[in-house]
Amino acid sequence: MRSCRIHPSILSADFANLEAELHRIATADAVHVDVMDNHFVPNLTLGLPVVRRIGEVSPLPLDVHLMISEVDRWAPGYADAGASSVTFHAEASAAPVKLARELRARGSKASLALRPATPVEPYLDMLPELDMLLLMTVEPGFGGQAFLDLVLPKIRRARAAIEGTGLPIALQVDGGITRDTILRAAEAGADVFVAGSSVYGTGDPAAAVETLRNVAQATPGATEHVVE
Ligand SMILES: O=C(CO)[C@H](O)[C@H](O)COP(=O)(O)O
Repeated sequence: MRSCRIHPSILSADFANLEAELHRIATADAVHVDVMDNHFVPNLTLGLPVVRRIGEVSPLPLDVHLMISEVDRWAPGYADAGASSVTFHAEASAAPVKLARELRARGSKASLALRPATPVEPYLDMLPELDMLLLMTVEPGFGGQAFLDLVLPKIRRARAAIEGTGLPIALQVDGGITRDTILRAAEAGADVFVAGSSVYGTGDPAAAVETLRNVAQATPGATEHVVE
């Protein structure tokens, strides 16, 4: 059965009313939390204490995306804080296999992220260590950027490799996801979609989530891969 999931990014939410903003996305499959350190990316957001509180007030699973340096040191703390999934960047990790195993050992799903220009091929052998692969479709750091179509061939190659493993590894895309671009990303093989502006930039975020999910699931050629 086809299964596409929508993870709204709270980067586009009103940070002064975060609890209320979380309740506006009740139709979502998870909440995507962007942690930025103003070092790995040129932007600063929030850290462990805020993620912990979000987990306490949100009924949705926490999909934490770490855009930070020294991620081998910091990522396990987010698993301990209750994140359902912790995504770390390959470009920031000295030992990605070790880190993925540590995240799983602490009860979180392990996810690896790649910037748009980072090739996926060096990481295909470690797919069995992962629950999810995130292919950034904008340069990480800011919401509201335009989707980079140049990532589509990489999404196709990653989908083929995931199918080759026979494992239920999710393929997430993040950046510039709209009702238009989600079609291309889904056709290429993505099945988890992060969306900030196109959810929180509307008057009805819950309805926007449902629309995005319906569009993705109806896309011809969209994956029939099932994720838990
Ligand atoms: O990781 C991110 C930026 O680095 C955000 O999750 C992403 O950009 C979502 O925002 P939008 O949907 O507005 O592009």
